[in-house]
Amino acid sequence: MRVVVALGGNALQAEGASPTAEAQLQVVKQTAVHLADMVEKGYEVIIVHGNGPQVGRLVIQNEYCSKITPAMPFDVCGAMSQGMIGYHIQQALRDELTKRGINKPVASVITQVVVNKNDQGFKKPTKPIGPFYNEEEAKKLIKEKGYAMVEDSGRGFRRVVASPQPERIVEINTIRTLIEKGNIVITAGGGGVPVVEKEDRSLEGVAAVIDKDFAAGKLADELDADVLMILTAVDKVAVNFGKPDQRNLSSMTMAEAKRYIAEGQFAPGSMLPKVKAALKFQESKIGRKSIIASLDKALEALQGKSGTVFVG
Ligand SMILES: Nc1ncnc2c1ncn2[C@@H]1O[C@H](COP(=O)(O)OP(=O)(O)O)[C@@H](O)[C@H]1O
Ligand SMILES: NC(=O)OP(=O)(O)O
Repeated sequence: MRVVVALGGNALQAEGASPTAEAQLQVVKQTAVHLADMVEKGYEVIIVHGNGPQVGRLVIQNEYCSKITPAMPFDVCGAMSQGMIGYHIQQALRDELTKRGINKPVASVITQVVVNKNDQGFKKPTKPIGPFYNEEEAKKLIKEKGYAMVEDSGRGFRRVVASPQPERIVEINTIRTLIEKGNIVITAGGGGVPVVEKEDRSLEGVAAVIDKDFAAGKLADELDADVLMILTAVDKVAVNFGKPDQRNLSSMTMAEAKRYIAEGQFAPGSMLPKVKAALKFQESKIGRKSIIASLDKALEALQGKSGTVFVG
């Protein structure tokens, strides 16, 4: 069974921990245990990961530039984040599989994703990236650097950037070939580096961050996956989330998903893109399955024992 797994922020960084390379690798090693569990059970796993915190920090690092160390532009930072995170997942997953006597190559593909230069996502920045700031710091950044900043789910202020929809995965044939040859592929990291296609068909990187859940949905569709599994920090999607009458959902029909979206049950920038991506994949072809689950219950979710499964 072919499963496209989208890894959320908690798969890469522990909450509150210093975002060092060592700390990221420690968390990724835990994530690798869950991924290896799936591989060991015989699932064909394709991995997509987020990059919001990481690409935001890379952009800040690149603001400390000089003549001999010129700043890399936003799209290059996106590619760097794919390399950095892909490297850690590659290493941790290979080690975990080797420990279990499984000899399967793991490869990251730096992935470009074509977006439409007229996408609505360019009109208003919505994707939070990088670290959290307090209100005073946020105001200073707006004034001094011209950043767009928003309050992010009660956790502080973050820079927001444009987030267009993924239209086409440029390296899709390479990805297919690698999978067919038995590789575990890490791809469309951070939703892919957004590029626009010019009239002469050449590609040009743009300053934006594609939502990795939408990119994972696109990838799952292109690869004709059986399952799109979006892993995050909560066991199940909820209605009335965070309220006294919160109800966790073990399953959701497509009609229910549409109704809950219309009711505003899912926070934009967090659960909403996950539900939208899951719904779109589920609707795209009979027999396909979308699941939203927690990282540490990934295998149970695949076996129907945890998570929110889309039905109907
Ligand atoms: N209706 C909802 N049901 C469950 N969780 C929700 C809901 N609305 C918002 N959330 C929050 O959204 C989070 C997932 O979004 P986010 O942390 O941005 O994703 P990611 O894991 O991809 O980084 C959950 O951990 C939860 O705190
Ligand atoms: N690109 C992206 O969606 O990253 P996060 O999941 O880290 O927000």
